[in-house]
Amino acid sequence: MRVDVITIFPEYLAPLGVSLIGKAADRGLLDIRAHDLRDWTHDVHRTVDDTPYGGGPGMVMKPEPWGEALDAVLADVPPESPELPPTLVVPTPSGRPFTQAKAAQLAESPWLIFACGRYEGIDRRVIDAAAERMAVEELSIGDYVLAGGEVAVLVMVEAIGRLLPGVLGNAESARDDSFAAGAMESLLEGPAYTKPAEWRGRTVPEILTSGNHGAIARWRREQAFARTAAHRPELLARLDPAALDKRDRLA
Ligand SMILES: Nc1cc(-c2cccs2)n[nH]1
Repeated sequence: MRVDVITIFPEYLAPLGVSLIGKAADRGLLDIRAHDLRDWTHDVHRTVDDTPYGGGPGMVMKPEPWGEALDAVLADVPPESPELPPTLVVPTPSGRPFTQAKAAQLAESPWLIFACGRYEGIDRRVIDAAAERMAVEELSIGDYVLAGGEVAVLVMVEAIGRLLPGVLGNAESARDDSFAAGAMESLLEGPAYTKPAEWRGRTVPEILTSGNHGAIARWRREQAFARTAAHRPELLARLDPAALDKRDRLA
């Protein structure tokens, strides 16, 4: 997967070169390129924003640098996506929710371009113009406000990148993640334990050392239901009755 990130703080994306995503990039599973939006400005101050039409606080990002930046990125078509245009992902507090399902959907794309705006946003005409030549996803990572989109891009690239084939070893499969499609969809993961068997007087639930894998799976599902009921009861409403019914049988 090719990932282009356009930002005024390219150094903010340095963490993408570390750990899981960094190793995936080293192995060629991801081709991540950060671009400085100011490279497409032409004034001595390298201006990227201006005051909002209609008044109001803050600054809005100007359309010209964005238009030229997107033109330049789009002109450098990756070989693995010769026909398919990229998807433009725009992090914004006013976007649709970025969910595990959305991460899985975006993980199918061969080419993603992330546009990092500042809080007050990017001139709307940039998004409208882009939507005429590629898919555009305006996505929120949560109901809180950041100063800019860079942190949201780190979150999304990690959530998407870890789903790519070969990035996680089999042992780390994303299959059993919280929110993962299938059995764990809409359920939070339950508690996890490792050695030692006793730590500061606290032991591990006996079921987990019983060797009874069927009973362990049932216990883990029950724990997932309990944790979901405690922390995110609204997710249980999403479960189909069969899954809830299965829970009762599992108990
Ligand atoms: N979920 C979310 C996204 C954002 C921002 C994206 C770009 C600037 S602020 N805040 N919160």
